[in-house]
Amino acid sequence: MRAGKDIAVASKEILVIAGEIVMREAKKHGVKVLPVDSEHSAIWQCLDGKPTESIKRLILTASGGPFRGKKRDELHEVTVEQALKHPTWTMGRKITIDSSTMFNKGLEMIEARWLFGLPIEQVDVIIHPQSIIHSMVEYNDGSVIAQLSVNDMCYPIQYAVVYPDRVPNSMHHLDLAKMKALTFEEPDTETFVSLRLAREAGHAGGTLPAVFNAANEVAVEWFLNGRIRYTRIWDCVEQCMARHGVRPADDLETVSAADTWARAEAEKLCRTY
Ligand SMILES: NC(=O)C1=CN([C@@H]2O[C@H](COP(=O)(O)OP(=O)(O)OC[C@H]3O[C@@H](n4cnc5c(N)ncnc54)[C@H](OP(=O)(O)O)[C@@H]3O)[C@@H](O)[C@H]2O)C=CC1
Ligand SMILES: CC(=O)[C@@H](O)[C@H](O)COP(=O)(O)O
Ligand SMILES: [Mn+2]
Repeated sequence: MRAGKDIAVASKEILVIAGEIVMREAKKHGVKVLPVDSEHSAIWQCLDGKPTESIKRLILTASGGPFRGKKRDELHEVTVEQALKHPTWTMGRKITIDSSTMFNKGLEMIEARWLFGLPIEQVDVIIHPQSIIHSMVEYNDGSVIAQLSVNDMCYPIQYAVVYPDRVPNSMHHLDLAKMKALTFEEPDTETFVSLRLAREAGHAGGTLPAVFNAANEVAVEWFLNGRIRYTRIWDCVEQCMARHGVRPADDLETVSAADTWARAEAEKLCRTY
């Protein structure tokens, strides 16, 4: 950014922990932050330069992961192998576990808040198990604009690279007539508390989103190493956030200190589980 270059960002963690600082820096240097995460690329395409005042809410779609429809009590004995079976996307291990717990969607709520300059109260989540609609924007006039494509990250990557153009490609394209159904459900925020915690972190702001992210990273690592139960991932983040004294996230040193604190605290908690 300091070199005056636009940047395309896939890694949501950057914006979750330091969104305020990154967006401030982008503004200062007159550069764009172009979203690559599929939901945010979709929102960017749906917005098409419309003013923030015309937006009622952003609607992030979520696949619901492999445990959609399950309750917490059914999830204590989940294995790493089961949690890594994503229904619609092939991705790295960490983000795949995050999709299963819905921490991925929580991280994406905060990512959206910074990318599009809206309060977290205007960012909603809906379950859409087919992952064909990548997200939507509801406008003040009640119209909802959606972006659809085959679930392949090459689409958002291409859009960020060729933007503002649209260029042909040899990828597999949607065949709408062959699709059986596109369905939607309310998320279960009692089981997937990650969505509630993300809203709390996004609402409080400051160093809390960094704690939310770091505690989750530690807990996922412990789960992947077979050292804690699956449901402890949610407990660890919730307890870490409750123990944190939130401070304004004015500079990277403060954010980094909160990240370090949360990692140590999460390790301590995981040892007790
Ligand atoms: N996969 C997807 O479809 C999507 C991913 N994202 C985001 O993209 C990011 C990457 O996800 P994904 O590609 O699935 O993850 P992977 O685990 O598949 O890949 C992560 C890559 O990052 C490298 N890496 C890890 N730590 C460091 C480091 N400290 N310095 C340099 N390189 C490092 C790893 O290298 P090595 O292999 O050597 O360890 C690896 O090549 C995440 O932030 C995720 O949320 C967003 C949307 C979709
Ligand atoms: C491809 C991508 O952007 C991922 O973030 C994906 O959206 C994960 O799927 P979930 O909706 O299950 O989190
Ligand atoms: Mn995504």
